[in-house]
Amino acid sequence: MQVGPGAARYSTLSCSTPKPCVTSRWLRPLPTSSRASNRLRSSCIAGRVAPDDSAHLALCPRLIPYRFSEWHAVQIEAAKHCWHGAEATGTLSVNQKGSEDAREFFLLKNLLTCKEAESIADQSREFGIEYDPEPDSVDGCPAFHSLIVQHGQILNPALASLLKPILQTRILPYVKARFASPTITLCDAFIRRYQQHERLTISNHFDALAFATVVVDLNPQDHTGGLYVQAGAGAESRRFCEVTPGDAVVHQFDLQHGVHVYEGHRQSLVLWFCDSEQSCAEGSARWLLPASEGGNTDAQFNLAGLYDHGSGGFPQDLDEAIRWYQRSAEAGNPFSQNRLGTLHELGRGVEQDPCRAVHFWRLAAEQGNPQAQFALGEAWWACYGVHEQNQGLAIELFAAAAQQGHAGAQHALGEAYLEGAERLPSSQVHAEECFLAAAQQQHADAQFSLALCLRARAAIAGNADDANLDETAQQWLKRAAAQGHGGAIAALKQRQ
Ligand SMILES: O=C(O)CCC(=O)C(=O)O
Ligand SMILES: [Fe+2]
Repeated sequence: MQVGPGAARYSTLSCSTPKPCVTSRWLRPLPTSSRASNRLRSSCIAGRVAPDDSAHLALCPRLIPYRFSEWHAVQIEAAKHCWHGAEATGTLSVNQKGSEDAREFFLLKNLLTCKEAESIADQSREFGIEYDPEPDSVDGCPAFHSLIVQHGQILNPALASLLKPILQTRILPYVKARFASPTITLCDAFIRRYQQHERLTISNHFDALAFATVVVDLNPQDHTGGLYVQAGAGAESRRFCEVTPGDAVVHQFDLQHGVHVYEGHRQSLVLWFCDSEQSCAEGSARWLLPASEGGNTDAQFNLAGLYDHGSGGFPQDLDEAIRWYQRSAEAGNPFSQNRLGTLHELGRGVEQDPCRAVHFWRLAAEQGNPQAQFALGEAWWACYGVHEQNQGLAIELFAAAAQQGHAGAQHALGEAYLEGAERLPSSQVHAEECFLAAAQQQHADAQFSLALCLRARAAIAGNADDANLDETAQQWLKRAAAQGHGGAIAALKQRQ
């Protein structure tokens, strides 16, 4: 069983992506100076779809802030300390099959002082703490987290002692009161690092094993983007939490969220609370049961995921998993619909059935789920579970998922641009943009394809501006090779 923060979250990507970018190697950051990288960044921010060959593709969702409207004063009294602050409540309305459900989350201003946030960040840098590259269960990419507390046990005494007074006098009393649960206890605490060539994103997911989560962005001044919340299946409903140093975002297991850093680097402190010491010790997410029985379709999806994988205190039981996925999918949950598609593709817990797989992917894709859009695009491309091949439809689906930042779809779209396909004139520029977007998310095939494009351009380039194309290509080959990409390893050997 996987342990640690990587194990506790379920997203459609963790459960179903056909090609997760899993690597067991820790890729150290390399310098970035390619022109293509700058070009992509500006296209991300512009957020446009290319109308012609000279324009840039929009290969990641736009940065739209969440607007908190209601603020009120809060006072936390504990251990002879009194903290006065302000809390805002955010509400996402989750629409499924006509019925509306609300998910709340909270922003606490200056829960930590700037100095406290800074010293946690400084400590973690000064101590040169190790960041674990173990694959993240959300997207299979290296996680780059460093544990402070795990399952209630202190692993980093220096950081834990910095955290302790803040936890005891402010955070713990607050979450106990906020969720009316006096037995709440801290179970896991860790720092995440986001930087170029490590990771800049975590796909949208739920913290299934945390009854409550508190996130503190330790250096909001050093980056754009960061933590976002999302109401719907598609990234157009994504909203970023604007914070200043010391602010905390607080949410529960049924809030869809993720991270996207557009520019700069980020460190975050993530705290996961369980409803009791017993749940923490047993690693049990028992709060999912009453929420699922009560009809919360995101809780049902998460509970199904725990039965699917045999974790979170639930035994592996594919019948139970399918039962909960189905209940949630029937109520319109796109995560469950997508997962059911993949289970029918794999014949896991159900009969293998390409047509049923396509049926479920279509339901999720129509709602905007990027994993399902990619899977359905591959189905149309390869004539899987559909009556005839349809490249045009496949490309539309790849583009829809690619614009939401799906690395597999970006790579597939890049290949289509390179070769040219039905309704898609070939374009080297767009192919490179697509490969770059996926390569930056550690997609090894895209890193390799990008390197080949750059090498090809270097071979015909004559001007000084393109002098370092070949060097940039080498760097991408090295990154792909570090992930075990056979083509990249062979290409590097040929050069030696
Ligand atoms: O780094 C963050 O802000 C949040 C990360 C997250 O969502 C997670 O680790 O589950
Ligand atoms: Fe999370």
